Amino acid sequence: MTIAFIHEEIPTEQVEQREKVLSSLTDAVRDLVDATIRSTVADDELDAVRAEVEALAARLRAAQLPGPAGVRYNSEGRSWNWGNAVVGRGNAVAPPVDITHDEFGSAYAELTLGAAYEGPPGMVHGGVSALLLDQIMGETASGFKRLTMTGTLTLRYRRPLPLGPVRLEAQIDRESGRKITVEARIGVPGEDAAVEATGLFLIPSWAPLDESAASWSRSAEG
Ligand SMILES: CCCCCCCCCCCCCCCC(=O)SCCNC(=O)CCNC(=O)[C@H](O)C(C)(C)COP(=O)(O)OP(=O)(O)OC[C@H]1O[C@@H](n2cnc3c(N)ncnc32)[C@H](O)[C@@H]1OP(=O)(O)O
Repeated sequence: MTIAFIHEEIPTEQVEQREKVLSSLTDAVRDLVDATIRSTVADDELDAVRAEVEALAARLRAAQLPGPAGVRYNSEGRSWNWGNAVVGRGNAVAPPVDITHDEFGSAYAELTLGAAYEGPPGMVHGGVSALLLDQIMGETASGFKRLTMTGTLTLRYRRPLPLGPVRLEAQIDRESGRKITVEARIGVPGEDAAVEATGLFLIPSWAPLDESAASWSRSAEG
């Protein structure tokens, strides 16, 4: 099965304007999620809020895509993936992460994980650590110059990771043909890693080894 990217000829300026407005709605929805989890208001107030939230969802549903957002690109090389589960600018379920890459095959990100990402009491859910690690490792393997997919991800959970500020780091360890091995970690900034990861990322046999000459490039694909 091939992975299809959608060519949509929207000028970059308009994409960026839309992304800005959408991101700010997403931040507000994330805040709503946190407020919902932690709210202690009375039941009838919860009920009143539910009615208002349903009305807001109906307004957004007035014009909808027929399915998921996909990954789109224009002929200026701008791409956008607003539904992505980790870096989608329109996805309030995605943790609020911005990944920074350097030209030497390394990447890092710092973010704060709140109540929506809890697993053990007060701690980050192990699946959320895996989600974040998979994305930063996949982006590192790809370097936004080739399509890579997770083949095998091995995680070692060394110590519980408290909710709050976290730092992720990833770098390419080695590569051979279509196989790229990436090492990564997540932990409290300045402390030993809570979770260490090794991943084998594969350039699928149906994809080119190098797509940097393709008509689209990075925003934060996944
Ligand atoms: C400008 C352009 C930019 C474009 C791009 C931007 C992207 C920017 C960032 C992306 C960031 C994403 C971050 C999230 C990443 C996900 O979440 S990806 C979703 C999760 N992963 C999947 O769904 C993958 C599902 N699996 C598959 O589709 C296929 O099995 C694969 C992985 C593509 C491999 O299929 P294939 O290419 O047909 O390879 P195949 O011939 O079976 O095997 C080739 C070799 O790899 C080995 N191999 C195959 N599968 C595995 C495996 N799972 N584990 C270990 N070894 C394996 C084989 O043993 C074989 O080895 P050799 O015999 O050659 O030594």
